[in-house]
Amino acid sequence: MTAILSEEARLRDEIVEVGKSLFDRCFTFGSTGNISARLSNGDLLMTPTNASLGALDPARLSKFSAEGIHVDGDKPTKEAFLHQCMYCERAGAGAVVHLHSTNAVAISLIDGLDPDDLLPPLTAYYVMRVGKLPMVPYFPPGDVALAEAVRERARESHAVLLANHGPVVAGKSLREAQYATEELEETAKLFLMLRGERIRPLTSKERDELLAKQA
Ligand SMILES: O=C(CO)COP(=O)(O)O
Ligand SMILES: [Zn+2]
Repeated sequence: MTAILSEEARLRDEIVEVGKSLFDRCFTFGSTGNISARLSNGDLLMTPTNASLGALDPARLSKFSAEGIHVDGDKPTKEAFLHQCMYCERAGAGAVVHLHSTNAVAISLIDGLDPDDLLPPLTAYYVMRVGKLPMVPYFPPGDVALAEAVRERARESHAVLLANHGPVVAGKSLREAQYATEELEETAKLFLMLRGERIRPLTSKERDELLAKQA
C-alpha cells in the first residue's frame, strides 16, 4: 500500500512537471492537451478538463480505478475514454500524452500524405522514438467515435495523429511518451521546412535496422 502511495505521489508530481515543461516550451497552448499515467495496480491518473498543462495541481488530478470509474479529483479530460482506449491496446503503456503541437497539427492538414504513415524516416531518433505515424480521421474532441478510431490505429502504433487536431502518443513511462511527442513535433517541423527540397530520408534498410534494435 505504501509503495503504491509513493508511486502515485511520484507520478502526480511527474505529470505536473512534464505538463509545465511542455507548456512552457509551447508544445501546446491555452487549455489544450492532456496527460495520463498508469499506476502498477492499473489505476489511471489524468489531467482535469479545461486545465492548462502549465498550471496543474498534483492534488487535483483526476483518478480512475482500473475498472475505468472516476474515483477522485477534478472532472477528467474530455479525452478520458481516448486515453483508456490507448491503454487497452498498448499493454506495456505507462503513460499517454496528447498535445495540439503546431507542426504536427499542420501535418494533419496536408492532403495527400499516406494515412498509414504520414512522415518519412528523416532521422534516426524519429525512427527510434516514433517509428510510424498513422492518421486517425477527424471526429470532434471528446467524441466516443474519436476514441474508437484511436483504438483501431493504436494496435499498429504507439503514436497516432488526429486529423485537424493533434498527436496522441503512448510510452512505457511518462518520460518516454514526452520524448516521443517532442520528437514527433520536431520531425513534423523538419518535414515542413524541407517541403519543395529534394530530401534524402533514411533508407528502408537503415530504418528496419533501427526498428529491430528497438524491438
Ligand atoms: O485537447 C483537448 C481536447 O482534445 C483538451 O480537452 P480537455 O481540457 O478536456 O483535456
Ligand atoms: Zn485535443
